[in-house]
Amino acid sequence: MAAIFRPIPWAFRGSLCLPLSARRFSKTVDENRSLAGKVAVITGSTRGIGFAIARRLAQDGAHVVISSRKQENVDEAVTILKEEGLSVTGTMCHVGKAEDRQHLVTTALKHSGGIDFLVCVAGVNPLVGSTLGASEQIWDKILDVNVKSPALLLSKVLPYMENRRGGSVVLVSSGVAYVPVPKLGVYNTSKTALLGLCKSLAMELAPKGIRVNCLVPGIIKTDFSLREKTMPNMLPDMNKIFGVQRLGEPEECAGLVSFLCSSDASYITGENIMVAGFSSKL
Ligand SMILES: NC(=O)C1=CN([C@@H]2O[C@H](COP(=O)(O)OP(=O)(O)OC[C@H]3O[C@@H](n4cnc5c(N)ncnc54)[C@H](OP(=O)(O)O)[C@@H]3O)[C@@H](O)[C@H]2O)C=CC1
Ligand SMILES: O=C1Nc2ccccc2C1=O
Repeated sequence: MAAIFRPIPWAFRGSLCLPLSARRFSKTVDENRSLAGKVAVITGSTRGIGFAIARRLAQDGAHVVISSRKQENVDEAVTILKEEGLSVTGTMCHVGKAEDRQHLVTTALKHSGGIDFLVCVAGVNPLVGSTLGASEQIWDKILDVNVKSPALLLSKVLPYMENRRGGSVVLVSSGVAYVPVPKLGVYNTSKTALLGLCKSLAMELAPKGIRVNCLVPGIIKTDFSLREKTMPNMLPDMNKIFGVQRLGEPEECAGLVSFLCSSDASYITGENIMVAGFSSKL
């Protein structure tokens, strides 16, 4: 009896779904680097974790579109990476503003002709204090920037990822999503919500060949975590509980994002992966 071929509904389409053996055969000479020929849009990428990710994706062969709220920060970051011989452009984008999100997508398409990867790094925490004491304005700001903006930006990027017949999205959550830190209740909540967003989007977009995963940093040495008004210093506690001896470096988050964008991660979606110097999962 002839075997009946049943298409698997959740199977990925496009080049991102090819098994490793098939992809090896289709590699051309100038595709040595894992992300060669791809275009990455990264929010919040003028310093800290976002900047390290921008540098790494560009080193791995992608053209990278840098962005943040301040054009002067964008110009400075673009200049630094261009001087390193990397392929980057940039534009101002406050992720909480609809017109800025549209402008970022338009600029990326103008310079690069398509979008393969979206990395949503921009995040804020304007409150260290009681969760129930937080004003509606604070709730709106944290949820708008940290949770809603990645989904709204991705909705604008989606048609172009579909044109490329696949893509990879990386959201940036936080260790506080798993284990809440005192006085960061609204921020903790926003970062846990991102894990849910990641899983829902991964499921919705799998049929289109688009993977969605979460980077989950522990405490990383950046302006954000070192500003006492934004984040309490938790290293002594972490050391006591988990034996963590030091803060992480932004570069230690970047390799994971490059991997998640690459075809080596072609069968990984809906995951959240910690970069924290300790493990909080089974
Ligand atoms: N550092 C840490 O320990 C941890 C950080 N995280 C998360 O990692 C992400 C990056 O943090 P980190 O690198 O430490 O932060 P930094 O403060 O070092 O960098 C933040 C970047 O985002 C930009 N930015 C800030 N607000 C917005 C906005 N509304 N729209 C667009 N860009 C914006 C900033 O540039 P500009 O000022 O020009 O807008 C800057 O480029 C955040 O989502 C944070 O929650 C998670 C766990 C731990
Ligand atoms: O984003 C974070 N900043 C922090 C500061 C202290 C403890 C945990 C965190 C985070 O996860």
